[in-house]
Amino acid sequence: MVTRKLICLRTAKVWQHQAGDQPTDWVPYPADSAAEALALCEREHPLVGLVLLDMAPNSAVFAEIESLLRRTGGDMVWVGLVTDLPTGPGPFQDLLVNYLFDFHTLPVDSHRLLTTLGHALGMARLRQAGGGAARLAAVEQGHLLGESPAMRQVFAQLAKLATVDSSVMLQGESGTGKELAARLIHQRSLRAKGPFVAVNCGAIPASLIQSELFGHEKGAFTGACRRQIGQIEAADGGTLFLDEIGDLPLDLQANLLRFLQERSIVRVGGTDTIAVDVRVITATHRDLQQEVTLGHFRQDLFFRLCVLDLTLPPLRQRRQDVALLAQHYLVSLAPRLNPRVQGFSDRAMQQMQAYPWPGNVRELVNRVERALVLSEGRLIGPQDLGLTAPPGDLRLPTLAEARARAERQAMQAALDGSGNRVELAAKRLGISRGTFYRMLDKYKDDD
Ligand SMILES: Nc1ncnc2c1ncn2[C@@H]1O[C@H](COP(=O)(O)OP(=O)(O)OP(=O)(O)O)[C@@H](O)[C@H]1O
Repeated sequence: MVTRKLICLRTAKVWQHQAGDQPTDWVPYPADSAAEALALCEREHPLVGLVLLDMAPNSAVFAEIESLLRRTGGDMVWVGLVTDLPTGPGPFQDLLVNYLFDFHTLPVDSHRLLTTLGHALGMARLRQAGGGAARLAAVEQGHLLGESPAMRQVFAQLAKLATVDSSVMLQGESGTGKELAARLIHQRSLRAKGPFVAVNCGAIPASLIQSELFGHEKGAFTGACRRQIGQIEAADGGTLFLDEIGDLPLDLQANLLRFLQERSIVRVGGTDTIAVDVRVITATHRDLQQEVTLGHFRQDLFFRLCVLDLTLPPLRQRRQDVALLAQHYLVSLAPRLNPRVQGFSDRAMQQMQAYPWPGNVRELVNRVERALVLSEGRLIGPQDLGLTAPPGDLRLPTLAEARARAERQAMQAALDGSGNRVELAAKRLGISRGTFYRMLDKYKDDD
């Protein structure tokens, strides 16, 4: 069966011995080293791995395996086999708690091992269905993600903008993805093999921006001890992205206009005219037409820059994308920040859907990052995100909700207190392993 591939890292013999005497539909892929296992993971895309952890925590093998589990933890679920339980806190216990779905001590009861692997597969499939890499790949456009009607329209327009060489002005609130959109246009254009140079006009002091854009000759001003190529020249053959174009001082607007008309520059302190072949994409979160009316922005430059334009919609107008973006950033950031986290609780997701996102996608990325750092459970809860709860949330919980919350907390505490060992956690709570798994399943989406 395609989905029942099992990476057996250092466990080929154990697997043969334990599972060899009974039929299973797992297809084992034996690997002796982490490097071998990684190559298999990249080639076979398995959902579950079994790893023998019998090495010293300070050994090179331990470090290699930890790195493998971290790298593959976003797509796969790992089960461990250990010779001894850790005696206390330390790297070995951290490895078990952070990267493993479950673990068994040797010798293993093959029936129980197969049950655990079945649960691990179920968990991996759940994670995949909730926004796994395959689904993301389908909707990913460059690095700009979205599946809302508004973003589908943006993608269609971007595709058209990429086929021509005219100037483009990208509009939209801060954090809506204007720079990503500019990169996408470049990557899809005939200039893709040339450089993409991004300059934030709002971040460079007015005194430096002329030489930053146009470059300077040696001795052009105090401190100009050598010739410096400017960003326009650096983008020759490619695309120049001028972010926050509305912040460009008026005198420089005249210079930029001259460049756009003549397609050549003169470095500061120089006399030579240098031809430059560049496509210019600009971005602004200001209403530039109003800036033109107010006399803050040259009308002739505005027309030169805004041959084509595209507006990136704010996140609050495309709530359909919230879950997709949140899952994407969770999957990509969790291996580095908190590999234990496997998703968002239902309530966290509801809060994210309801939140107005004034900082747009940039704020969402920051919130997910913060939540990953703060989260102590396997699911990110509303408290980890730090979003203000919508008013409806202030109602008293029903008895059933309060009971469910108490059960979830007891299970989490039992798991934490037993090094994530389900069997031990169940024993501590006075319930069977089967009941524990059933409850885990029942609460898997709650915080
Ligand atoms: N549609 C999207 N898909 C994935 N990531 C996104 C998307 N939009 C924005 N981001 C992420 O949000 C952050 C901000 O994006 P970006 O810098 O492109 O926004 P911007 O509109 O140019 O912001 P500003 O106007 O403040 O410069 C980046 O981390 C970017 O990767």
